[in-house]
Amino acid sequence: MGLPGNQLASRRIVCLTPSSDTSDYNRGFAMIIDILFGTESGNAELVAEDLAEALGNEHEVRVIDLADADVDGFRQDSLYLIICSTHGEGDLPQSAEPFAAAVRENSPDLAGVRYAMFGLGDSTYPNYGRGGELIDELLQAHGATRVGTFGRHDAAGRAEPGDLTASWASDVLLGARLPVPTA
Ligand SMILES: Cc1cc2nc3c(=O)[nH]c(=O)nc-3n(C[C@H](O)[C@H](O)[C@H](O)COP(=O)(O)O)c2cc1C
Repeated sequence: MGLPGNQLASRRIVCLTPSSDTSDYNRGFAMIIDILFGTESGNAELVAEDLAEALGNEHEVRVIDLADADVDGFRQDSLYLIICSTHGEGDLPQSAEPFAAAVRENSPDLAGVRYAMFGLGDSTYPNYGRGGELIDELLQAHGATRVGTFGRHDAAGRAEPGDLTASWASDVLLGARLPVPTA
């Protein structure tokens, strides 16, 4: 995603650069990472912000609510880390609904766009983690490529979501740095 006006209003983590010259957007950073979150009661947002703080020293990181995301602005030079919960009966959380509707309506060509997926859910519900899966299916249907494992946090379990997302993200980033094999 570029920097359209509607995203300037969203939370943005600006990292310290090793160089004072910021004209080169990617200078001094290993990767450009957009962390997108879809939430209803705030957990995914907290996780996204913690992740941004952890990754911010090494990478250019932005945190964007899916509700504010521009579906026509996905960039091939960014890695998208998507954190999305599930609500209702296996439905998307509120903040992800307008995003999903806009993708269906605008049908953006997401070929070349790379993303990783982490779903928040609760296994005591029948449709465990379905919200993240819905976003995953939608992005793949429009040509985007998922990298790394599909991470999950189960609110019925004992693990802290932040611990799981931290190890998930480091695995994803490790994989995303590897050269893509050519046929
Ligand atoms: C009313 C309600 C419905 C939920 N429905 C589901 C569900 O169908 N499947 C699931 O895996 N989790 C479900 N959950 C669990 C949430 O996904 C989980 O608590 C998550 O951490 C919430 O993240 P959020 O605060 O970012 O929305 C539900 C939670 C609530 C409160």
